[in-house]
Amino acid sequence: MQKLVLIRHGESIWNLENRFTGWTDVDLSAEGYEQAKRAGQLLRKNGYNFDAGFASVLKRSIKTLHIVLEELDHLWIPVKKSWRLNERFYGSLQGLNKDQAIAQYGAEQVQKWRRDPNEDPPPVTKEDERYPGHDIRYKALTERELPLTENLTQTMDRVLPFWNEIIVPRIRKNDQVIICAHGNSLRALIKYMDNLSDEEVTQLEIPTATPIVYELDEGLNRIRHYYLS
Ligand SMILES: O=C(O)[C@H](O)COP(=O)(O)O
Repeated sequence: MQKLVLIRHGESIWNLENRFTGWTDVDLSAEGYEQAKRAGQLLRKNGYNFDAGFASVLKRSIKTLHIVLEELDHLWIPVKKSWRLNERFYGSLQGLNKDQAIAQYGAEQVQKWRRDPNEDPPPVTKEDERYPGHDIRYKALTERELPLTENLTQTMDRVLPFWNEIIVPRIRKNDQVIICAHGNSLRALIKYMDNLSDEEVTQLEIPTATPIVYELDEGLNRIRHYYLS
């Protein structure tokens, strides 16, 4: 039996301000730093060790993983960062306060944008400064890979190649792996691993900086999963 740990980043400044974030590279809030530290301490108390870490290319994920590994005295392990683990690209909702969005578009539409796996948030244009094509960290991506908006199904389609080609081989080698990502990139991964329907995944909410442990059998099938507390 092998354990895989998933963790959403600590609270970010825009989580605190209740704003759609997506690929916007906002920092952790003061509480977010503390949450990450507590998550690392919890993993240490429970005897966790890791051989490899994975993060997105957004600082709230990178910093959370770094703080967790620091608490474990594991800063030396290899950490691979990929845009494929980024939060879902929330299109032109990025930056908007979620309550203001409800006032503007209605609660039902906003809930669909947030949780319906096939509902596209309004896109940005290529001229918009939020378009990832303007950000040098994405310069190796093809135009097809650069989103104007993303629904959860599309997020899953770009997370899974990284999971299958990069992470799964490490787990198969018996490496202990920790993945620090985002509400919706983890939701996409969990939808796949737990074989959740489109309907079931609408109910899945993932708290910040709370380690989720997956116990896997030799075929990497899930035996059980639970939040570490
Ligand atoms: O990008 C965001 O705004 C959040 O990290 C996730 O937001 P959601 O819970 O509205 O999908």
